[in-house]
Amino acid sequence: MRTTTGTSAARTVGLSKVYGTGDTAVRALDDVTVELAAGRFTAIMGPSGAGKSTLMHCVAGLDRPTGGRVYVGDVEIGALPDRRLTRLRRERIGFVFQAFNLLPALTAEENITLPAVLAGAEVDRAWMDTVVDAVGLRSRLRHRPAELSGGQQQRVAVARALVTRPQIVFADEPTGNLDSRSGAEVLGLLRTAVTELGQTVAMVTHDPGAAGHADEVIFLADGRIVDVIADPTAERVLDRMKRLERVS
Ligand SMILES: Nc1ncnc2c1ncn2[C@@H]1O[C@H](COP(=O)(O)OP(=O)(O)OP(=O)(O)O)[C@@H](O)[C@H]1O
Repeated sequence: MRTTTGTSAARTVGLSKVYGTGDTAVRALDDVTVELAAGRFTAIMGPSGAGKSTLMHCVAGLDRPTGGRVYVGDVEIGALPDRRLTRLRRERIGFVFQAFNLLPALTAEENITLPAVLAGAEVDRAWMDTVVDAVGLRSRLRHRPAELSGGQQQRVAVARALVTRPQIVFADEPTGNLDSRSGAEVLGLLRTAVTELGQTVAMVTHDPGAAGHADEVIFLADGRIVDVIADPTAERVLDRMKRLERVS
């Protein structure tokens, strides 16, 4: 897989995940070796049930693999006890979800700083300012989520994901609840986070247009990596998806 820095923000080696046992067992991931390069924007695509969420959850330490290894930076997370894994997740991984997942009683600013507070870390004010300006929320910091549009709420979520300057941000269908204009804004922000702020983003999406913002697209089918496209366009991604869906 192509990298610009030669380092990986996260990677897996021979990762497998089986849900259940016996006749009802489902092999959601089957011997997946993949590198999420530092300073890059990677999209993860594939038909429904291909294993996209499972891959993201295993790499983010939200789910334990059945086999193989997962590294965040150079830390093998499979070896970590639960408390250390929780700490690593708070300090080194950012999350953006389809449903925003903001706390309704907190202001935008409080939502953004929450992960740093939970991690017991000082909020780096200069970085916070950079992130708030990048997401264009300077005038909305005292608003609560209910006083913000969906697109603005997702921008708060992007800022929250970035505030600890994580090793990697995982975005799970970040535009799934947004109209196309707000969705494009959020994708533009994720792009900016990578290109201008030097962050790393891995995004699960069904939307070829969204994947077109990434540096590369990893295609999963039946729990395996079946293709990688560098410098994707929405058209090339759509064409690849059609061929995958035809065979699966
Ligand atoms: N907790 C679970 N228990 C049992 N099977 C599961 C569980 N989670 C996922 N699976 C199965 O694992 C396979 C991969 O699921 P996963 O959610 O990772 O796919 P996906 O590519 O993210 O799908 P979608 O695009 O529909 O969200 C599917 O067959 C799914 O039914």
